[in-house]
Amino acid sequence: MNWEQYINNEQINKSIHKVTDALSKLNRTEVAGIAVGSLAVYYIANTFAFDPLRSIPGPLAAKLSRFYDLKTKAGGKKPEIIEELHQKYGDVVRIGPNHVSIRDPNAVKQIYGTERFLKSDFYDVFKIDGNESIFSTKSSMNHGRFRRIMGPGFSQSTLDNLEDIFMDNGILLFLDKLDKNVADKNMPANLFNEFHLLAFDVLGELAFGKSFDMVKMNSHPFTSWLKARSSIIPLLTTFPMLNKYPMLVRNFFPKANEALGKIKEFSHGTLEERAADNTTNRRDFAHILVEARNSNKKGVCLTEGECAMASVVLTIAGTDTTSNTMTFTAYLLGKNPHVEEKLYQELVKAMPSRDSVLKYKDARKESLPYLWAVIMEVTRMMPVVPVGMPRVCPKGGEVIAGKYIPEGTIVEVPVWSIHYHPDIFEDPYTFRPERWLEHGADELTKYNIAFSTGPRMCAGKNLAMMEMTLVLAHLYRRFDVKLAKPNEELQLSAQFITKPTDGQMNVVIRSRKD
Ligand code: HEM
Repeated sequence: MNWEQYINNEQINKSIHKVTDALSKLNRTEVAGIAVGSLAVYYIANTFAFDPLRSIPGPLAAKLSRFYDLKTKAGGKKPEIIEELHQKYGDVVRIGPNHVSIRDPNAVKQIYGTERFLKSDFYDVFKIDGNESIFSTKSSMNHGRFRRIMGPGFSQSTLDNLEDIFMDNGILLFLDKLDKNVADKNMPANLFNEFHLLAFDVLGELAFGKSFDMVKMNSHPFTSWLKARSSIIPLLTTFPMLNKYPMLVRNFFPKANEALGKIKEFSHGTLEERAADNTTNRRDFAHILVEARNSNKKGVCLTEGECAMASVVLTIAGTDTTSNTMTFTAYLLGKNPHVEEKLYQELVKAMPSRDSVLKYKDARKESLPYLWAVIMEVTRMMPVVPVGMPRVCPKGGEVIAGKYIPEGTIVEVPVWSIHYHPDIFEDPYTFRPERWLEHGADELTKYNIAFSTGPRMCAGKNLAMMEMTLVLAHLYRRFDVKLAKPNEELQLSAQFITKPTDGQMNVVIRSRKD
């Protein structure tokens, strides 16, 4: 039948009339119902029949909507949920409509080892007013520019030059405060909070050029602004397109928006002060950022917005990560007193008295191997970023863990699952720092991905290791630190980073006698 015959066919015309007649008799609600139903049919057909990820197993809810991801994040148990999914469905699991988790140790290098798999839109939440940062940028070129400018600030030689500053203005104040207010009082003290205050003071010195003075004052509004802003992060990382409509965030989350305004104002103001201060020439981040802002050399300059943003991002990236890891160290040492004792014996040899001050060059792996192994084991068992870091599968797609993953799919390797992978770590649920000092440990270090790996790995690893090593060496030499409730498990909540659910990790501290 050709078109003309088709249009003139009486039988067909009768049927069309019947349908239009029936439709014209429908009321508005019925029309809306049919429209919604048709959309649903279209959505389901699209999801199931034309779905490029249909061969990847996973829960139906994850396949249908990103709300599944939001739910796992909001509950704070994403690492455990993802591990359960892998146990059930295998190494490649669908965790969102366009999102796949891959629990294969070889995928770590494949996905994170180069910049072929770029960061996903998840990171847009870390942009402020469209300003990118070393952490948020997806572009390799832009990332190269940030690394060129900020690299010197992360180098060990710069940090060695600044060691006295953060020792005197941070770590020693923290130890003296514990001596004065906590030690031998037989009262529980929230070490999680004390580490948090200290980490902010160290980063304040480096990123803004002055301490937040939180060890002394116990608080600073900057942290409450960060907290207010971070309340909307799970939502904005799950639905990154919302970042494109700042009006929505402004109207629906006024508190988070107001907090962001204050953060920006603080950062601009503090860096202005630093730029005007010609009494110091220390080469901390604040100096490096102000210099880049004043430069007009292509490739090594920052805009005013990028400069202010950089200090904020450094503070976000470098505070809770370090302080929570120190909290987890105190927790695991408290749970394993034989390890604490062995550590103490190593420290006593390196530091003759409880008040000895050790330089970092004498506290590194070569000098204090057991302390280094403790940190490696803590970052394995309680990685502060336990979830996968989302990347976009490149053009042409890629075979990962034996499955073809189409281009544009968001992929991630769950850090927690790799750290507990029984094929890599023997007896993974046992806290055993010795594993990092035994034969074959070099191979193991490849699979401790707490700082990630490749070009987008943690830029602040030197600083983090230096800060944690110095704090823990001095803390455990000076004090005997015991858990206030040694039989209780620390309850954790994992968003992008993990923290104690109730913001507490209580210890009882006694002074070492000599
Ligand atoms: C125990 C402490 C720390 C841990 C476990 C840690 C972990 C990580 C991880 C896993 C990433 C990769 C994130 C991703 O790809 O989504 C990262 C990136 C980053 N971290 Fe850290 N971090 C720590 C401390 C620090 C410190 C002290 C700083 C310094 C301010 C810092 C600055 C950064 C920066 C700038 C990036 C982005 C690097 C880039 O993309 O080039 N981090 N960190």
